[in-house]
Amino acid sequence: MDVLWMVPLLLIPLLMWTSGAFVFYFKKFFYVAWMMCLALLAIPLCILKSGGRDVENMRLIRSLVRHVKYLLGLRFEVSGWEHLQTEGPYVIISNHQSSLDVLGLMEILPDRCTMIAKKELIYAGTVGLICWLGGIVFINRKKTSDAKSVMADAAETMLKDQIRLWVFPEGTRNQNGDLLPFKKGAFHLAVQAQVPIIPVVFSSYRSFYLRKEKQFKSGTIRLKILPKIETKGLTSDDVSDLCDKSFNVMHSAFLETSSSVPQSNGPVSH
Ligand SMILES: CCCCCCCC/C=C\CCCCCCCC(=O)SCCNC(=O)CCNC(=O)[C@H](O)C(C)(C)COP(=O)(O)OP(=O)(O)OC[C@H]1O[C@@H](n2cnc3c(N)ncnc32)[C@H](O)[C@@H]1OP(=O)(O)O
Ligand SMILES: CCCCCCCC/C=C\CCCCCCCC(=O)OC[C@@H](O)COP(=O)(O)O
Repeated sequence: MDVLWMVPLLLIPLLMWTSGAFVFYFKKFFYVAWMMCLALLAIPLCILKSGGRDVENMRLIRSLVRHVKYLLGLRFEVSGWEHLQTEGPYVIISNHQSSLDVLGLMEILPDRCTMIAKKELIYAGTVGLICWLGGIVFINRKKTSDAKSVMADAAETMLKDQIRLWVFPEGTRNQNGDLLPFKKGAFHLAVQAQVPIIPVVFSSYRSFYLRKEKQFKSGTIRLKILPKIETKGLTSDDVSDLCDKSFNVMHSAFLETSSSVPQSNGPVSH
């Protein structure tokens, strides 16, 4: 009987200790589990609709993912829609902070657009299978020569089948509050296919999502679509300049959109 009064005494510090971290793990677990379930639902629908691997499956995947932001308390503010009003194939490049980027990607994903991803993603259960069904091009990042030849094939397929490709030129996730130097693959791809590059910038997630600090609050993400960069007439000799030019426009857009992101609550640590 007399131990009962100890319950609240133990619970209060426990709850305080867990609150931030508990929300963090709960939201992350929920996100992965929910995406797995959505993918499980999407697999038969995609197979019924298009019979297998087809970029058209991305329409269905996009519409199934759109509500997930509400469940995690995230808002997207998109600007520059007009820059996506470009006919035919192009390469979209964007910064990559977390697997949450998929939510922003699905907010603005144009028709007939799929992605380049690391091959390990194919082993992510139902999500891996849905990525394959959505026509995602898988590359082995550890074998540059393989990655290059897969991307050269992708350049041809883009033109033949009128497909757009989304590439994360940083080549990995990065949450250091800045952009990593860009890898060259996306620019070789655009030059080989002679298609424009459309840069897209996600504002920093640091005001609401901090992996090390185990913090995952509600928040707003600015998604800025930038004017296209033409590659007509460029050759592989121009790739370095094209890469630098793209980095510079994205870097300044990243700093600008990240500094003006509305705060959910509390100070931002940079
Ligand atoms: C209802 C359903 C619910 C379901 C829910 C889920 C839905 C899911 C749907 C959707 C999710 C989609 C989510 C996708 C997310 C995935 C993200 C990732 O996986 S990010 C990692 C992979 N991506 C990259 O890595 C690309 C960027 N990387 C590159 O482009 C690299 O350049 C790469 C890999 C091709 C080579 O990497 P290097 O580390 O060797 O680096 P370098 O310096 O760029 O290249 C070395 C030399 O090779 C040349 N080179 C590169 N690419 C070339 C090319 N294509 N042709 C000729 N030369 C090339 C370069 O110019 C450089 O040479 P010189 O130094 O300039 O002399
Ligand atoms: C490989 C085992 C996978 C275990 C299961 C993981 C399941 C993930 C399920 C749901 C999350 C939905 C979003 C999936 C797409 C996210 C892709 C992604 O962002 O991959 C990370 C990759 O860009 C860079 O990774 P690195 O940090 O360079 O490495």
